[in-house]
Amino acid sequence: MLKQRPFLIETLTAIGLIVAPFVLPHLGFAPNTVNRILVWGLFGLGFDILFGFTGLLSFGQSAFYGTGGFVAAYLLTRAGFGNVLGALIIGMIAAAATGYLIGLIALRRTGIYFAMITVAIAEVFFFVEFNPLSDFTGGENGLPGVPTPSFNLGFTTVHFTNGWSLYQFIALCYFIGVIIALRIVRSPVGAIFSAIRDNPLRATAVGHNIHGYKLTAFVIAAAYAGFAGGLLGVLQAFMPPDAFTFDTSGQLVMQTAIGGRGTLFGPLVGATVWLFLQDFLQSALGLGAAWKLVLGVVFVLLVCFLRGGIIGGLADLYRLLSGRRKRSDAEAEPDTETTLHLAPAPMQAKEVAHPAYSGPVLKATGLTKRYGGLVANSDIDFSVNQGELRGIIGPNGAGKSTFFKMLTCEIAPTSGQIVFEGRDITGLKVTEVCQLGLTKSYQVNQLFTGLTVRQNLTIAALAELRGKFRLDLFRKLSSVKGLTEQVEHTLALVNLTRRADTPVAELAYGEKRRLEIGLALATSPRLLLLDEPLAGMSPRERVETVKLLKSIARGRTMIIIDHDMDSLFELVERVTVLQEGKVLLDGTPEEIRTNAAVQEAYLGGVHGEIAA
Ligand SMILES: Nc1ncnc2c1ncn2[C@@H]1O[C@H](COP(=O)(O)OP(=O)(O)OP(=O)(O)O)[C@@H](O)[C@H]1O
Repeated sequence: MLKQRPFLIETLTAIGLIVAPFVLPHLGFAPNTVNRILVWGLFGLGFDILFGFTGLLSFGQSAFYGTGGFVAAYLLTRAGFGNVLGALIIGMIAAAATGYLIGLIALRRTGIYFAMITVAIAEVFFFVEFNPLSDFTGGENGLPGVPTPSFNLGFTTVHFTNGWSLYQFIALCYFIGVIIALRIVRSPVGAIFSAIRDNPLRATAVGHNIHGYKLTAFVIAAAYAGFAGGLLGVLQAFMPPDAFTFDTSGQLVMQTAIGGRGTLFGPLVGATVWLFLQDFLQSALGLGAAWKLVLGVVFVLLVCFLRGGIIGGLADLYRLLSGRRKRSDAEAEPDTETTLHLAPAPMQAKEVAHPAYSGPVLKATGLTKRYGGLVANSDIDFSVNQGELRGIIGPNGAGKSTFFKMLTCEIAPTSGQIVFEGRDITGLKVTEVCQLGLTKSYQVNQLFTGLTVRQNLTIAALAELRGKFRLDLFRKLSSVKGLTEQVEHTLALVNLTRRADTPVAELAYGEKRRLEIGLALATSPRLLLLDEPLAGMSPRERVETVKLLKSIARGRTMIIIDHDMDSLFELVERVTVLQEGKVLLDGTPEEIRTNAAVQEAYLGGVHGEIAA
């Protein structure tokens, strides 16, 4: 997420675009080169939202660049449409609509499979342009005669013909593109894009419909590509057939990596380096086609030594010089010396019981999970009442985590039923169940590792405050009602207020565990499941975390799995013992502690003893 300093980036962009025609000619840049850089930069704004912010690497952007470009060029050259700006906008809409349809298919897969589908899509579009649609696209001749824009102001008509005159139009389009992109990445949707990039599993688990948001990013990127494609035709007075080639997509990816992904301006910087090197190496050094060899070496060096690209490298240098990191470390209190400031009682609406329901909060009946021949959970009956604190224990492999995964609908049971607050939730999705008020913290941390503590909690709180999907693309994050209060309250609950602006990567292990619990808490659950919250902690951290859990537990309904029975028995009122996927016993901590069958189960397990 970009740092929110009102209008600083917008102002600097405007100044840069205004002074460029006065400065760049002295650096050897021809106006046509600058215009091409801006078209690539505009194309890259959308791609960076998709790749840099949402983490979706597409090699198919040429499909949308070509679609927008050819629709606009066709309208202007063959359909008698006289309004250049109108044609560009129609081209953009056509590209966005195409992006929506393609996204529905491509986003069914993730990672390398998604990337491979986008490669195939680029190839299909290239083929379609040259064959079935060549009457419309001009095939290998492209579409010549694309006009430049002119605007009738009543008293005079302004023409943007070529060179620095056309620059004014393209620069204005780029500037508007930057303003829109900045609004998007600073909106709640932009925050969720970053969460999806960092940890899609957790973004889903805290209650966001990530498929909807990924599709949104895909359509945005396609719209930017479509508009930029149209501008290419205007710039060259000709819509070239190579707009659709896979090379175009590859060049965009490389330019973004060179400039710096997740920065919005990375593609512009990358395009500058690319086009400057192309001109310089080809013309000044006379390298001819061998210039790509030099570019390849530059690319490999940059990727190896500047993983954040040129802008990322400059940002790191700035941080180093300003000594920001040192200061934030010095200000931060070491975890081992943390004194707990226990937070007040819970506050959120969801944390109170469902008004129309008075039975058990959760009731599982005959819950069974089979993995092939292995029965992880067998015919479990289980219920929890409002306000109850329940512990679950059992030797390793007893089926505790599997049971939690079924309760939160992360995995579907083989048979059985789960009823939450009177509603059958069996077969629902984890996002829907979280939205209903049931969530868990994970045994192995599932954090948004590229974000700060505050940003992590913001992602979780947004799911509760906005629902699973909402297209508030131009809304400021800070204007989401109740967000600041909910995040600050959760920070206090998990005792991370002092570390709020620290990146997750810089947290101590105990702090990460508290943030893990905080992510679940920030969704304001009515039933909170904690899977081994004390796992991996030092004895001192355990004592602190037990204190913390006691304060969190006030007024909540919680189920806690842990192997540390001393700590667990201190926290909960009743304990359920699982053994080999079945319920062995259910009772008070005292009954469990003294029960011979439980002793036996543990003597047979890895623990060997039970807390006395
Ligand atoms: N996805 C899976 N595929 C196959 N078997 C699985 C899968 N997940 C869990 N199991 C098996 O189910 C059984 C129960 O595992 P589970 O993780 O629920 O136990 P647990 O009580 O949480 O263990 P631990 O205390 O070590 O975390 C184990 O035998 C495990 O190997």
